Amino acid sequence: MSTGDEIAPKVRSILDAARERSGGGERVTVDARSLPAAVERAEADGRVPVIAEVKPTSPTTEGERDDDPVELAESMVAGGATALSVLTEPEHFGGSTDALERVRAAVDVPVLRKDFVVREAQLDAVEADVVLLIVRFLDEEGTDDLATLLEAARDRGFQVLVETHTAAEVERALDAGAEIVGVNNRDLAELEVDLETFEDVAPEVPENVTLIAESGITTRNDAVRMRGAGADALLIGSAIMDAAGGGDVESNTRRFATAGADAEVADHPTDEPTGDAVTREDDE
Ligand SMILES: O=P(O)(O)OC[C@@H](O)[C@@H](O)c1c[nH]c2ccccc12
Repeated sequence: MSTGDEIAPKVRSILDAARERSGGGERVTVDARSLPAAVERAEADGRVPVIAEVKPTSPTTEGERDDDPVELAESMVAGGATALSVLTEPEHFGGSTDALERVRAAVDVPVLRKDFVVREAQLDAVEADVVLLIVRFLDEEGTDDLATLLEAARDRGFQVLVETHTAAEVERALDAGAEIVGVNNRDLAELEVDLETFEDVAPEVPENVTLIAESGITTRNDAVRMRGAGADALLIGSAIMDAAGGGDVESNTRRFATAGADAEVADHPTDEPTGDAVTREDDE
């Protein structure tokens, strides 16, 4: 069921580069920090579980942040991030395995490796607590299949975030044995974001699976909306990194980690960077 032509040219080039990339040499063995446990701890102390993403740039981002990834990561944790995501894709996202290694050594929250892993050997590039596998990209020539990669990742000790975009992909993820499922609001054909994607797909995901809303969460309203639609955690990159504005990553993270806490909403009436200052605190 290869539908390769529907992938945006920019994404095609990312994938081509990913397929070329080699593995890490020696097989890694990871003692992973539990993401589901971190999510539960955040809930228990009243934080919105936010996975904050160290993403220097992206094909859809204007500008690039060249701050030290460790400083960014520490600011995110100080702002209440439950876990971190670190891009390791070098060519299109400004990431590196070195950045991930340094970040993971500096913080004690779970760290997700954000990359386009398509072959088993690529799992060995660097240790992380969670690796990302993208369903859409694993039915292509020159890639290993999802179930094989999922098992290979778990054999190494990784937890696995399986990224989906449609109900059919959720089914594939669950069939392969996924326990952490992400629904990406960004469509990889047009690169457009639509938060309705998560709302449509979330009901397909059973309760016992950790469900993550990915991409396009820009305002506290968006955060409340995704939580209302069933997200256990929110993966937020651009709005926290604020590559164009160079804003304060710690307070950006806090803004989301406290979304839905009435007092905080009232405290920061002008918090929204997009002019979307209406909040739905009565929702929670
Ligand atoms: O910057 P945003 O819109 O908050 O999105 C973060 C994250 O979801 C996005 O970076 C992402 C989702 N899936 C990916 C796969 C590869 C690289 C990046 C991603």
